[in-house]
Parts: sequence; structure tokens; C-alpha cells
Amino acid sequence: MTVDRSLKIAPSILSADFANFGAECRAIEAEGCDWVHVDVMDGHFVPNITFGPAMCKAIRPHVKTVMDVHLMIAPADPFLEDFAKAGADVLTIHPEAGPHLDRSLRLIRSLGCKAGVALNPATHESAIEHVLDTVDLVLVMSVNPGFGGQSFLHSAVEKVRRVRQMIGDRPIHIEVDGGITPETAPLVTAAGADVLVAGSAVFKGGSVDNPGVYGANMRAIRDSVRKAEAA
Ligand SMILES: O=C(CO)[C@H](O)[C@H](O)COP(=O)(O)O
Ligand SMILES: [Fe+2]
Repeated sequence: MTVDRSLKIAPSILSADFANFGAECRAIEAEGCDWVHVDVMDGHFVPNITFGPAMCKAIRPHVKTVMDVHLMIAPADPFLEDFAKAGADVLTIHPEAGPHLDRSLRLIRSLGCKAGVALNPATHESAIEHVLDTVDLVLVMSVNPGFGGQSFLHSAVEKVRRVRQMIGDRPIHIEVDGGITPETAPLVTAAGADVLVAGSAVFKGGSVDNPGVYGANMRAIRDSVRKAEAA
């Protein structure tokens, strides 16, 4: 099995207009995003609350690409089936969200979703070494989870490099989440990341009435990666 390691941009709808998610998803897809990143927060695992499976189900018809659901909830297991039924393509959990990570990841796959595992800045990559044959994606957090618009933590760059080395030739995506901009994107793609989550950097300055800004913001990220690769 192989994995598509080309650059993919996954706008986080945490930075979209919460009163208009359907139109926002259609707008970012029309402007060329690759995946749509959905941040689920429970006010317990992280100090913020967003939305749950009902919202994911509501936006599903508006997402034609990959619905990439990042679960910042604990426990996660009791809700995995609900998110799968809501139409998630990728379900990513944090190892701290339950006592049996391998079992949770197998459950995600058995529900027909790709299984992702996320590393907080404080979590060492050795915490996921034992599940590398059970995951489709490793998400490296480059901010402390809970909020959009935070500054990129540079310790993520070396962590991506170490994760890349650890996964070897396994077909696993490496996603980086938090503080991604045209300045930070080339650092993590050079280290081995292929999926870039970007909330504020994609949505800033735009709206569903002015979606071209979303396209221009995504192009700025892609161009900076391309330029760095060519240098
Ligand atoms: O998981 C997240 C926060 O916990 C978000 O996906 C992330 O913060 C994206 O927002 P931004 O690009 O604005 O940093
Ligand atoms: Fe996220």
C-alpha cells in the first residue's frame, strides 16, 4: 500500500463563520482546499467547546472532499460511532483520551474511517510507536490544542522529522496542526509533513461573499512550500 504524500491543505473551520458552516465548506472547496478539518472540543480535554456529531452530519453534504475530524475529547470511545455515522472520513484521537489506544484505533477502522493519532506538544512520539501499524495518519500539534490563531511552536519541526523517520515506509500521512502560515508551512513539509491544517491563515480577510481571499491565502501557503522545495 502507498500513500499520497503530495501537499494537502486542510482548512480548519474553527476559523469559519459559525453561523454559516455549509456555505463556508462549499467556499473553501471551490477555492481548492484538499480536505476540510473539523475541530471537536469538549471543554474537558481542552479548555474550549465547539461542536459534536450533529454538526458534522449537517455539514457532510457540503463537504465533497475529505472530512477530517480532530477529536479533542476525553473519553473518545463512546462517541466514535456517532462521528463515523455523521460521515467522518478521518477520525483522529489523542492518546490521552482513553486507556487503550490500540483498541480505539482499531474501533475507528472497524467503523470504516481512517484512523489518526494526535501528538500534543507535550507528548513524546514514543507514545504512539506501538500503534504505527494501526494508524493512517499522525497529527503533530504545533500549538497547544484548544484555540485557533495561536503562534506556531517550533519544536514541532524536529518532532515531524522524528515521526517521519519512525514511520519508515508505512503508508501514514503526517499532518501538522496549529499556526501554519506561508512562513511556517515550508518548515514542516521539509521535515516530512504532507497535510497542513490552517485555520486563521486560510480564513483571514475572506468571507463567503469574498471567497477569492480563501483561494489566495491557500495559494500563498502552496507557493511558499513550492518555492522552498525548488531552492
Ligand atoms: O486543532 C486546532 C486547535 O486545537 C486547530 O485545528 C488549529 O488551531 C488550527 O487553527 P490555526 O491555523 O488558526 O492555528
Ligand atoms: Fe485541529
